[in-house]
Amino acid sequence: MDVEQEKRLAAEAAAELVEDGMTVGLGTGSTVRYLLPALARRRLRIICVATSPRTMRAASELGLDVRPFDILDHLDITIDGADQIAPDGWLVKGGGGAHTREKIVAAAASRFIVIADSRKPVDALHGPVPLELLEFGLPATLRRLEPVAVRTAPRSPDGGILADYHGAVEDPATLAERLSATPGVVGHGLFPPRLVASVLVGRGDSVERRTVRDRP
Ligand SMILES: O=C(CO)[C@H](O)[C@H](O)COP(=O)(O)O
Repeated sequence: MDVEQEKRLAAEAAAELVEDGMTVGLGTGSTVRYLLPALARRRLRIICVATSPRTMRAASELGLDVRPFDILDHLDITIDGADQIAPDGWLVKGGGGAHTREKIVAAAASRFIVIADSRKPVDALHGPVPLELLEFGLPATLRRLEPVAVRTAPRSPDGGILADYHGAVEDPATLAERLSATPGVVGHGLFPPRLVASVLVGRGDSVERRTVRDRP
């Protein structure tokens, strides 16, 4: 298995879904790194928003038109990677710590396309689930979230503290609800299937495509 080739194939297939005139959300991570040159090569007239300073820099260097996400209120398409993809379309994201912005950008898009190599589909989601936490009251928040570990990583671009929930993920919907309802949790890496339009997985020399949700 050539994982890098699988990432590249999935990313290039996703780049083909972008059309002239679209507003495009750009994810974060090593799979998205293959998306950016593939998009730039198409020389489309598109406006992009980035989910991290890393992606913003890389996309701008390739000549993509990246704007701050404080003017647009809707995107045509967002393309991003994932850490785990369940058969029913639930995702775990945030290995790179960008999950809070990634969820905002995914939710703002008519179509959210997930790109991944063949290691990412799983039979059932498992921990760790990435978290972004507010500094205020951190010990109390952590106590409510046990078992949890704070990352030794820089803060998110929005000042949040990155951590990982290490408990079981038997029912993603129930856990997502619990995490969202915990005071001090700014964001978590469980993404529900209703956000996901389709999943493109590079497997060997080809790309498997799965529709999760039809266009709204
Ligand atoms: O959620 C993410 C970053 O916060 C990434 O999309 C996820 O970690 C997958 O990354 P990669 O494409 O490097 O495997």
